[in-house]
Amino acid sequence: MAETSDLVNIDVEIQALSRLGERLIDSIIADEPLEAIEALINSDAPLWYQNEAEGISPLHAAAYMQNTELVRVLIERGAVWNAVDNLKNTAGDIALSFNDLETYMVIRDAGIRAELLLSLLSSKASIQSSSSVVLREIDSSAAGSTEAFLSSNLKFIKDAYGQDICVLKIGDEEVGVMMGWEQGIMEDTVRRLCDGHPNAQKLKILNIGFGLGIIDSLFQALATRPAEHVIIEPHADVLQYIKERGWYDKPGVRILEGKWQDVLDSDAIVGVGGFDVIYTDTFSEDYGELRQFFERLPDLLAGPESRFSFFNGLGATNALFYDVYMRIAELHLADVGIDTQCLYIYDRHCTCVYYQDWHRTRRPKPAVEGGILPAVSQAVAPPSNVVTGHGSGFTSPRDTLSSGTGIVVAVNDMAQSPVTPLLQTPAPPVALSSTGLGFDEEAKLVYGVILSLRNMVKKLSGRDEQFVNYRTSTYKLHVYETPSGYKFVMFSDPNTDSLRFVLRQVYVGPFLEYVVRNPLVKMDSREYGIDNEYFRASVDRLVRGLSVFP
Ligand SMILES: C[S@@+](CC[C@H](N)C(=O)[O-])C[C@H]1O[C@@H](n2cnc3c(N)ncnc32)[C@H](O)[C@@H]1O
Repeated sequence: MAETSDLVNIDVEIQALSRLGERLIDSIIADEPLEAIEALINSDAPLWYQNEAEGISPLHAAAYMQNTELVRVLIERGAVWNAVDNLKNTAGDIALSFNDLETYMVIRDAGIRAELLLSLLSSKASIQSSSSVVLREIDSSAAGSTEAFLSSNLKFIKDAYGQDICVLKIGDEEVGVMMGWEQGIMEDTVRRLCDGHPNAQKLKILNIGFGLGIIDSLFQALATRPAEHVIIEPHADVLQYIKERGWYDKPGVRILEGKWQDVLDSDAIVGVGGFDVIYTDTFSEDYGELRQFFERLPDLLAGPESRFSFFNGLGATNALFYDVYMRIAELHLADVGIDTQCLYIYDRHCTCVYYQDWHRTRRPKPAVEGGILPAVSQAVAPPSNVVTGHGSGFTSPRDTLSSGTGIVVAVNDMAQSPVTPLLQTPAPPVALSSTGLGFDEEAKLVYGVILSLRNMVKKLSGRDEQFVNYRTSTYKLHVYETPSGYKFVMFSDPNTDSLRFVLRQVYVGPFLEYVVRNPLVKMDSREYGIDNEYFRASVDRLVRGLSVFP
């Protein structure tokens, strides 16, 4: 009897919550004032609620209304960033569909925060074993469990278009393990991994997961065959496929039978003494496993010129999930010291007005109070540097933690602020690697280096020749100077081709659009930098779309 009345009570409570949830969504769609919506939330309207008709949550509704402020409030109050509606759209997808980048970024950043926290919790949970928290549904099918995958039967067949594919059966469904259409992705990957590699004549390559052997065949077809080509593969059917195609007999090729987790410490790997190129593309492994692999990279890569890539299928069927996981992977790769590139911009004066970096391994300390202008970048601003009233919408310092590129634009008169004693002798901006300088010092140092090199080039040539880049063993610095005196400076891997065209693109695209034509940005004010969310996001998109950006 008591149990029945408990059930009735629960049912009544759920109905009451559903009504509150509906009211909350309706109020958001009706564009009611923020105070009214907050009052509803304070009276326990559930933020997790999704209505029956469309499956939308309050966050979906706020994204639909393009109400960034409300989205921010809902997220702070605990809204679920990754809930999907009946059409499988997240609130982030809705924001994207309106081209509402600002709202999208708020949701995406919430996703990154939540997922990083979960990954931290799950690593702690695995240490504490039995009391571990279940953070997601466990997929024990061959698509989600390595053990189930390895004991499944694979079929290598041709699809309706004559392409090689490999499938396995899960229930009544045939799931593709590897597909011929990945050829293009693999070709691009091999190009980025091997083109212009300093060790191109004697590459030592490690590939995890043979699959259809697409990428391994491409490695073998390089102009100079790899000196060593190690392939790790555990599945019996794939190993059979490898055998039938003569891979065991190819010169320089070694097949290591087993999972990467079991063979990475073997003599066959350790004895190589580090690989120039590493690629991984496994199946049925989740992000946790990929991250564990990332952590092995410092020991597996031969040196700073080595290159790594992985098949990025993380959340690949949804733009928001893909974005969130891409950034999380970048953060974790930065944790283990994998760098890509770094970009700066200066104007005709010499104080930094803007900075953005992607995954620099060691970024500078925040600037000292008064060392940089407000609205340069929250990521490197002094802790108390509150940016107000200049039109910057920048809200998340983590934005800059997720990439390997930086931008600085400068405003301050050179005469008032001598740059650096190093002006006489151009020296590498060592701060970029490890000096631990404050950002203000580092920005001056970079500026000083380009200025003195530029002057030196002009003096030596005696003509109006331009200094465009220089290279050290660990980085390359590229410069593009606009007719109005802005200097865009980008740092990249040492082997990257010229990036002047990219710097020019940053200038003619995002810079003209979101800085020069933005009435809220006080250019040359000498009081403010130019950081704003649209500029930052637009540069970010541009840089990430580059073929040199891994
Ligand atoms: C998607 S396929 C790789 C496709 C490949 N990149 C190509 O170009 O054809 C994934 C491969 O990873 C292998 N694999 C799965 N788990 C693995 C693990 N833990 N260690 C090594 N290989 C694994 C699978 O057996 C499968 O052959």
